[in-house]
Amino acid sequence: MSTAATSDRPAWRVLLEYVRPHRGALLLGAVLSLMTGATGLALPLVAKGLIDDLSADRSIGGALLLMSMLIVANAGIGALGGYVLQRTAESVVLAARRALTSYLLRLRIAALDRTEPGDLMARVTSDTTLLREVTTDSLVGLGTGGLTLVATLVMMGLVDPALLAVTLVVVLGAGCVIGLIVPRINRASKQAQASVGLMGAALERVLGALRTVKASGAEGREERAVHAAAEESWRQSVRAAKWSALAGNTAGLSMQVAFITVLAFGGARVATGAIDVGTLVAFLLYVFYLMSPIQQVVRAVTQYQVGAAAIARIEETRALPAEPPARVRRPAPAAGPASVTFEDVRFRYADDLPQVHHGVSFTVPPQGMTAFVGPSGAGKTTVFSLIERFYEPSKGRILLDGTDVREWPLPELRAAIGYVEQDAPVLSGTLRENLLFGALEATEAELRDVLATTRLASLVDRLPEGLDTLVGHRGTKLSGGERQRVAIARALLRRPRLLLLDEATSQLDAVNEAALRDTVADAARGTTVLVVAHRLSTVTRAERIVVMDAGRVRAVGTHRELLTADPLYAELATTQFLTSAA
Ligand SMILES: Nc1ncnc2c1ncn2[C@@H]1O[C@H](COP(=O)(O)OP(=O)(O)OP(=O)(O)O)[C@@H](O)[C@H]1O
Repeated sequence: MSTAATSDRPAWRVLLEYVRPHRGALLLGAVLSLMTGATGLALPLVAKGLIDDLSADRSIGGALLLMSMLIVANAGIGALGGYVLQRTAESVVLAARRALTSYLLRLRIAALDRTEPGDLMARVTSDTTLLREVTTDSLVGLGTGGLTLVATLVMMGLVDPALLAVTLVVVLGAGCVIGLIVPRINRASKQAQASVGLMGAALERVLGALRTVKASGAEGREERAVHAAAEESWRQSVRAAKWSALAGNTAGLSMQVAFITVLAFGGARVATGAIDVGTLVAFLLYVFYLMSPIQQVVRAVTQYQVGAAAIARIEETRALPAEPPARVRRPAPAAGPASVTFEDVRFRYADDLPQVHHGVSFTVPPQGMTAFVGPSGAGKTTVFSLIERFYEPSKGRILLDGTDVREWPLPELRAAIGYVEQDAPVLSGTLRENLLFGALEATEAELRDVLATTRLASLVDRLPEGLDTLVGHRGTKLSGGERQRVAIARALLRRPRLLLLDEATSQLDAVNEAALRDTVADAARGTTVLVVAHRLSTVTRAERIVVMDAGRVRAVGTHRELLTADPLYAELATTQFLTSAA
């Protein structure tokens, strides 16, 4: 799947791209639909024969049998064709969902910062569903409906060209009216789907922080916001439905008008002897029969507008910047600890946001613990995000083991790193899944070791289903301290060459904190540990401390050195570090 500027392509080309792998099935479905149409189309001719037989006093048994067979064939082939088409349409939806979800997982974090997850979810779930109707109703509808329409018109022309001309005038008039309606359906559908996205975003916002919403007594406000988006979607969908109904009815009305006009005009022709009654009946049956393909074509056009609106939203997502697809399998991380160097790194999160790093430089040799300290917002966590290549610096270089991180294959770079975020995210699923999340190949023995060092073993023993206990959405069934320890265990299980630890600002109890301190100190003997430190106990153990302030490194040294050499550090040490458990 292409990654850039996909939103410029017209919707029908995108649709064809999704449909291409299923073109065989689609063709089969279309042929079956055409056969259904053909059996229907033959009926008026047989009816004409039947009337002729009747007026000529011939037996009508043969014609009746033929009619019955045509009706049965029409129903049977119609059902099979319908099934094949629906199945293909579902396959197209599946293809779009797969393509979109694969793409979303590769989105750059910077792109994600600018979007609402709830809206993205709506695009994957709701917008893709609209491709179902556009595949069957639009693509096939236009193909089969169009062909049947042309075939019917040809048949009508063969029966009586003059009556065909009358019919065409009426049909073309209706076509002009429908042409004016169609863009309105597209606009309303786009707005309806955008509102579904807004509703998804509003809902995700509430459900993602339901405790805070309840604690703040904000249910009413949030409810109104979600309802407002739902109502807007309803309003726009109703608008689209109104225009669609109008288009459908215009088509229906035009056929009634055509029927009456043909009856009047045809009646006159019968009276003058230009045509016989059988011809008029056959033509009227064709007019009647024309209704179905015309409705099919109108539905194809209106449904296409709805689908095109959804495709535009899907394509918007596919135009967001994403990381290249990972072609190589993640290699097992090499054993040795890695060095890290920042060379005059400048960075801002977006062009319209202030500079966060104003030329950050430091070098961390392999092995040992380096602590990053500084006031809130100094840019410490950003250092980690840049090492992981969640973002790209605007200037300067970041080297891991002497190689620019931009030159590392992304999967290899990330395989070398274990990252513990400050809010220690835990995913819904079992405890085991969470622990093995970054190291599926870890053995039971390694798992047991890490559980012991992170003091999770007793928790596992306590839990009714041990490691297979479900931890709830975002690990809500675990305590904050347990979540932190799970996140550290997860990172350690990867046996990283570089451990990035964004220390939680909240307190762990003294016993667990001491244990974790030992664990991290142990890890630092075999790997390089960078820690954004908030505890005195962490900084006093670190081999080196990098003091950051307002996007710059202002000093590097040990705790002892910095206490005397750097006033900001001395102030931080006395006022900001968490000390109770040290
Ligand atoms: N995803 C983001 N998009 C935009 N701005 C961001 C983003 N993440 C952080 N920032 C901004 O960048 C600056 C540095 O943030 P960073 O998280 O690196 O600070 P920090 O030193 O780790 O702070 P703390 O100790 O409070 O965690 C802050 O001003 C913050 O508002």
